[in-house]
Amino acid sequence: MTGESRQDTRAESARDAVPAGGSPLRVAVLGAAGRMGSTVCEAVESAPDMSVIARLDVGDDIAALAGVADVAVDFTVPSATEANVHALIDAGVHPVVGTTGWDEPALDRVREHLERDGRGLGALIAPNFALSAVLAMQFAAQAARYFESVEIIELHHPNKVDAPSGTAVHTAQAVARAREGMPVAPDATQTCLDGARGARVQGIPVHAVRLQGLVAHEEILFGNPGEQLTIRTDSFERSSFMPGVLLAARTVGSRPGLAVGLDAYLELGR
Ligand SMILES: NC(=O)C1=CN([C@@H]2O[C@H](COP(=O)(O)OP(=O)(O)OC[C@H]3O[C@@H](n4cnc5c(N)ncnc54)[C@H](OP(=O)(O)O)[C@@H]3O)[C@@H](O)[C@H]2O)C=CC1
Ligand SMILES: O=C(O)C1=N[C@H](C(=O)O)C[C@H](O)C1
Repeated sequence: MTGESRQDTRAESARDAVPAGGSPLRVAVLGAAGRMGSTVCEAVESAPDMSVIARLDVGDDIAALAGVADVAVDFTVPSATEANVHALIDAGVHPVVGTTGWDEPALDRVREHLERDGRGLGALIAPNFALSAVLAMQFAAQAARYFESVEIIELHHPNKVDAPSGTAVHTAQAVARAREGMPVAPDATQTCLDGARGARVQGIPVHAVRLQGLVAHEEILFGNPGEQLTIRTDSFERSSFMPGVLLAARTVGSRPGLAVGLDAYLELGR
């Protein structure tokens, strides 16, 4: 089977998984007026097997989605997303979340809520829906044990409200997990202007660039004496996130419990 036809098969089986009786999947979009939310509305409306049933923005009532929406896609703001997810679970709607700002205690609260709810709802929280980013994170975790040094640079448009990016945090966590038990990376720095060596995410230096003209980019740099490996992912357009969002919307209803990262819904190892 070619790579392309294998992708098609996965997309087809995901498409088959959700709508009962062939009726279109009813998708609500939270943050619908935003950069990502508006792109998601267009992508869902262009898909043959789903439709936008509701567009929610600040102050709109999530409880009103009960019995109306199957899935809700959240691209809002870090300060709102957790409350949105709990309200969606109460409404019996499967959340697909791209909003950043999640930490382990917040993820645990969602896991507990899903379990307590008992209706077998699924939820996906993914820091990045672009396939290039998902693969970059996986390759970085694979490479992590083979190099003495590692640093992450994320580069984004200047309208982004959080730093470092959720993707960079997720990448650093995966890299740090893979490097457990390894010596710390060499670094002779003795004097340092605040921020010059980046933020530390589980010991990994993470540097954030905000620049007009950028969309979403990340480099993971690995170094050994005499050699380097650079893994780079570039999203030049927000359309790059849409195949992953649609795949998630089609899949979330058949995967009870919380999944973190789009890789949970992909078969990347095969
Ligand atoms: N996982 C992924 O692949 C990606 C994730 N992201 C993440 O998605 C999030 C959104 O990014 P982006 O679209 O660029 O941001 P925007 O600021 O363009 O959009 C956010 C939207 O959410 C609205 N909003 C704020 N609070 C609420 C609320 N409580 N309920 C409903 N809507 C609300 C905002 O309204 P108002 O402006 O009126 O406040 C705004 O319209 C960020 O966390 C970003 O990091 C972005 C790209 C890809
Ligand atoms: O705000 C953005 O634009 C993006 N946010 C996500 C993140 O913080 O990782 C995903 C992507 O990098 C774009």
